[in-house]
Order: sequence, then C-alpha cells, then structure tokens
Amino acid sequence: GGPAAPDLEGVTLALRNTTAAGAPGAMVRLTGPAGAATRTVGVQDRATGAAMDPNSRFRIGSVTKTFSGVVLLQLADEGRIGLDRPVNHYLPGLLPDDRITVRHLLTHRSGLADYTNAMFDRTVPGFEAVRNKVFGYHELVNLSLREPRTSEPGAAYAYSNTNFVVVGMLIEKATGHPVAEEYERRIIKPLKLKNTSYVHPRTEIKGPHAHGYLYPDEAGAPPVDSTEQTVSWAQSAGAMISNAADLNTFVSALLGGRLLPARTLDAMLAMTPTDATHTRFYGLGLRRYDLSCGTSVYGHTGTVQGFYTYAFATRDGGRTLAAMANTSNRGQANTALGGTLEAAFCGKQPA
Ligand SMILES: C[C@@H](NC(=O)[C@@H](C)NC(=O)CCCC[C@H](NC(=O)C[NH3+])C(=O)[O-])C(=O)O
Repeated sequence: GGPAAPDLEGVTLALRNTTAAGAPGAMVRLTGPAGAATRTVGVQDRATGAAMDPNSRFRIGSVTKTFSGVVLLQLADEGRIGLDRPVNHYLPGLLPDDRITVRHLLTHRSGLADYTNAMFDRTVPGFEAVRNKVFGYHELVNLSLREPRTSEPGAAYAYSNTNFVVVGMLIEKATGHPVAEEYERRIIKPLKLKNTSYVHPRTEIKGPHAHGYLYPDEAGAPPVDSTEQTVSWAQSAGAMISNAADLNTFVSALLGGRLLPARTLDAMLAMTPTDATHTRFYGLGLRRYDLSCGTSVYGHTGTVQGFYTYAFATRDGGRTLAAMANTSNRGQANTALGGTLEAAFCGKQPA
C-alpha cells in the first residue's frame, strides 16, 4: 500500500538522535497531500546560538548530482547528447578508454577513480588545503587518472565524484554555457527555486544560512566551522546551495514528471543495486531506497564539509522529505538523520 502518514514524533526523535550524535543542529521539511511540515532541533550557528531555522540555506553536496543528471538527460532528450556514445566522442582524448560512455558516468559504472578519497584522506588538513582553491575540470579529472581505475567500463558500480565532474564538462561542451546558466535556465527558474544557487567559485553562502561544522579525525576534537569554501573540488558533483523547501519542490517536480518526459524519467530510474541487502540502488544521477514498509523513495544524499543532506520523494512526487544536519565526518549523525526517512514515509509502526 501507499506510504503511511508521517510520524512527526518519530521525525523529531531522529533529529534528536542526530544532535546527540554531534550535529549542532538538524532540520526536516516534509510535503504531502496535507501540505508541509517542518521540525528543527539545535542551532545553526554555534557562535551566536541562533536556533536552526527551517528556511536557512545550506550546501547540498551530492544532491547537486541529480541537478546535473537532469540537465544532461534533457540534453539527451533534445538529441544533443547520446547516452550510449563514448564520452571521448564529445570530449576527444579526455579519458584513456573510448569504451566509457555517458551512461557509465551517470550510473557510476565508468571505473574512474574518485580523487576525493586521497584529497580528504586527512579530513581537516585536506579541507583546509582546498577550501579556497579554484580547480579546473581537467585538473580534477587528471587527479582521478593518476589512480588505477576501479573496474572495466560498465563492469561494476563504484561511486565516484569524477563521473559528475565529467558530466559538468559534457553539459558545458554541448551547450557552450557554464553549468550555472543551464541549472538556472532548466531547473531553478522554471521551478522558482528562490533559495537555490550555483555560485562556484564564491565562498560565501548568500542570505540566511546555517553554519556547517566539520569534525576532525582526532577523537574528541571539537568541530571546525567549514561554512565558507569554494567547493571547487566538487563543482557539478557537489557545489549547489539550496534550502529544504526548494529541495522538496525539486524532487517533487522531478518525480512528478515536470522536468523530464516519462520515458526519460523511467530511464533515469533504471537501477543498479549498491548494497548486499538490495535495499539501496543507484539509477542515473539519483538513488532509490526501499524502506521497511514497502515504500520506495527516490532522490539523493549529500555530504560536504559541515553538511549532511537527504532529499527524497515517492515515485509520483506526491510526498517528499528534505533533511539536513549541519555537521559532517560524523557517520553516526548521518545515519541518525537518515532515520527521518522511515518516520516520514513509513509513519507510526503498527503498535
Ligand atoms: C557520499 C555523498 N557524496 C557527496 O555528497 C560528495 C559531494 N561528497 C564526498 O564525496 C565527500 C567528500 C569528503 C567529505 C568529508 N569527509 C572526509 O574528509 C573523510 N576523511 C566530510 O565528511 O565532510 C553522497 O553521494 O551522498
């Protein structure tokens, strides 16, 4: 049957577990037939003590990958990109293997290594080294190509930011515009996402926003304020800024068929299992989680220094969740925040 009514006490409990695990604050915004509901706990600024505000903007990390995926799939629809063409057909000589296709990028099956593993091997030093840096796309791809590939093209799923950096390059090559312009024209303007922006390489978050706090690797060390950064290490793989309401609108519009025609959306949802229990899947630029009550939700997670994000919707876009905790490098807090999904979409467990 369809998803149960949200268990708002359960959502609040999940948020409390998130702050108990070290997040200074957390929030959730749900939408559904009954309208919108928000819950917040803790603070969005440790210095001033300002309470977490459900309207605050924040960095959404890899939820950016779904924005990039939508733009590329629209270009495929317009016949300007072929999903099963080699990437090197559009970007001659970029990759060492002509067998790597556009679809391999969108499904994390290219075999291209993720340069961020080495870049952030030491969490705070790695962050400090890049927080004000501006990378070119080619620089990031070259960092990846210095490492062995993780598989033959198409042979296996392996999450890699490199894939969506190359997606950004394809968008710019096919349109002749910066990705920021394409996000604006194809998604942000049509959906009136007033609190969503792609301002790379600017370091500040304009307007009312939450501060993000990054935990060092050393146990017991206090978190550092990581709010300001270029996110140039991620760009089309993770540099978008948004807020909960805009993420609700975005995932609802995507799954509701307002951004892509039905057959293209179906292609986007062609899933590869990414875990042994086969409850987590990756399609083309978005995830599917199969929840305990039989409801599947579609969207993306995000992890960027100082911010964990979940942005998911039911298959028809009729129910959505956007959740954020203003911390990172704190796995327990991320897991606790993920607990909002069960409370929101599976509701009160039968007594
Ligand atoms: C996994 C996630 N991916 C993303 O959102 C992308 C943009 N982020 C990353 O690859 C994590 C980079 C390191 C974060 C740092 N970790 C470390 O530095 C660990 N040493 C941190 O936790 O802030 C997703 O798809 O959900």
